[in-house]
Amino acid sequence: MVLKAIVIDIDGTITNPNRSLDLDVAKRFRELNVPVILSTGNPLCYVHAAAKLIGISGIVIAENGGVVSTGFDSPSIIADGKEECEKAYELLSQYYELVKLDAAYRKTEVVLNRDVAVEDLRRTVSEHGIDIEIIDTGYAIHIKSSSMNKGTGLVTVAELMGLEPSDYLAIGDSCNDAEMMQVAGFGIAVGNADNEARLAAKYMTQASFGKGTLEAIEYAISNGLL
Ligand SMILES: O=C(O)COP(=O)(O)O
Ligand SMILES: [Mg+2]
Repeated sequence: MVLKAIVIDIDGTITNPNRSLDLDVAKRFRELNVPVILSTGNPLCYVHAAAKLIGISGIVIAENGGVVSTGFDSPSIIADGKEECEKAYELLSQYYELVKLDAAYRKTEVVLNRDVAVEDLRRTVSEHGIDIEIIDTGYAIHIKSSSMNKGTGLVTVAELMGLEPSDYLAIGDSCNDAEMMQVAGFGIAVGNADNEARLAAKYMTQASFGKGTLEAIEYAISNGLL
């Protein structure tokens, strides 16, 4: 099965351990003859800046699928559900010291510093009967709608690009990459991946972070996937 595009996470996947961009990965993307689509929990402005500086597509998945951009200078598809996330945040703020991250740029989620246990937050919202998803990506805690994720984002991107989700190689490091790895034609977890990403992947690289992505690309090429 030859895949026609790559959909790839940012933090922990194309970065170094200190979250800086792995420049060898950026260079490798530009050498490929398939489109590379960034897919992240970060806000749209962050992803568009990364895509522009790397030199790849402006079609991107931001906010864990809550925002899908149709291009650098074209409209975005923005999911509902922000108010539910804010309601959950207000409730949780009565019980925990919470610090919001990038609040000014986020359209569909509330994202918090990781200085509180995600299990505690989940328990408190479920005790109050609030239907919301709370995930810890290893970089931030996201209060998000359970009806969208990077997998639903990939379905939208595939439609935009005239492809099928199964045409994509998905590469990631964390629980928020699991759905897109399941929806894609083939999923690869980098060596530093958490359990959920490892379980969702069909292959896991030896190397971690950006070096893991370089290994994933070579694995895909040598196995006829790209
Ligand atoms: O936004 C996050 O928490 C992590 O970002 P990522 O999805 O690019 O790893
Ligand atoms: Mg990640």
